[in-house]
Amino acid sequence: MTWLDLPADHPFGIHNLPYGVFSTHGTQRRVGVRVGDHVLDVAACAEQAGMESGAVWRAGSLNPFLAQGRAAWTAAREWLTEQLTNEAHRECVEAHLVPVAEVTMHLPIEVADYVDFYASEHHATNVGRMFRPDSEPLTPNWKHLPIGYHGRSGTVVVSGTDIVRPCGQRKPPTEPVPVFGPSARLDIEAELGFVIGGATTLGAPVALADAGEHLFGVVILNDWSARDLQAWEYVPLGPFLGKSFATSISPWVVTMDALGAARVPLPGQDPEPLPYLRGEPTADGASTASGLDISLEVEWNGTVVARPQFRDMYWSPAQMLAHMTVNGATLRDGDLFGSGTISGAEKDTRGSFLELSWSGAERVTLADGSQRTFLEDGDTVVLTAVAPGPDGSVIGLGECVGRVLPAR
Ligand SMILES: O=C(O)/C=C/C(=O)CC(=O)CC(=O)O
Ligand SMILES: [Ca+2]
Ligand SMILES: [Mg+2]
Repeated sequence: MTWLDLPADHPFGIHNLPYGVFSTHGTQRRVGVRVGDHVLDVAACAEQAGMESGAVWRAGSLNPFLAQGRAAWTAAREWLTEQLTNEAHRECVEAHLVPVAEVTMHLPIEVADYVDFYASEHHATNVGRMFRPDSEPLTPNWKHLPIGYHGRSGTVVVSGTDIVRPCGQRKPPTEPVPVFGPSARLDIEAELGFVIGGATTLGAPVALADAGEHLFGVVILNDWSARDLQAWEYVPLGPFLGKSFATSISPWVVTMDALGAARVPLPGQDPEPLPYLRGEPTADGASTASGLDISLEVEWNGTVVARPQFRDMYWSPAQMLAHMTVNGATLRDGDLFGSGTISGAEKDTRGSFLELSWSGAERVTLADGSQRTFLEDGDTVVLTAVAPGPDGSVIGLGECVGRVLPAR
């Protein structure tokens, strides 16, 4: 099917074609498409093919491409597929394939607004039990709307960026007053991040059925969380400094178009949500509120400690997008929203160390025999994810890596 000689199960095969921003030594950042173990220099390829779209691909972020909207995204994918499958283009394309070993990957988008949701019933239940042991674990609103908060877009960083342990206020239960210092309960949250394009105007909600016009693609997201800072500061306005010091995302944005075979029904919603959040059947027999069959792995210093499954999420990405705009709030090109921590019913599918260690009460043993509850300085966390593609192929999302540096 393609002149590229790739194994059928390569995570970056012809059905994937994720977008990122790369540079090579001494060159400008520009848009690349990952194919196999190479990055296609899209601008160079387009220019040689006599296309006028060069400026979009020469940009240092995907934002100009995101601004072009759904029709342009579809056309670009068709053009790329043609370039990479038709032997006639082989010579031209091959000249612009750069080995991944030679590139530096950058933040793929200039993050506009950043929202983080809380869409896993299992995660929300677990956190509720730990943070609010005297209340019902799920708040009364939880099954009526996808809960979220606005995060700090300027501290979203690309995979590979070191994470400095944050300092802040925390109030140990044994102390009468808060103390200041490095977080002693630094955690991760294994999430997916959704990248948005096709900006909207103020006052115009995006209906659930139109969410696909704005959902461009998916990245792996780690919402680093300082649980001690969070527990003290969050009442009543929600997460703030405990989560705003850094959020890591993977460099490759896997398009929603590449994830068609990964669409699955949601686990089920009871009570039925209000009409604006209700999925409707689509022409191909799916739903406008589909989930995604994306499997993650959480690796802590080389040991896989959890395998969260995105198909377990209660709310769908399209429902989150519809809810986020139902008040008329705009979407901007380069908006990013996190799904919330991905946790399932089984212990080994929990996407945070808060849950894996049950708030520090249980130790997690790593392959080298060392034990952990929360992150120690020097620890490295790698999140990876894969999804099923068409014809038994695999769609890889790559990895999202971060290492903890001591507090300053
Ligand atoms: O107070 C709580 O119940 C918990 C809030 C969070 O941890 C926010 C968050 O980042 C949600 C998530 O990732 O699922
Ligand atoms: Ca989160
Ligand atoms: Mg964060």
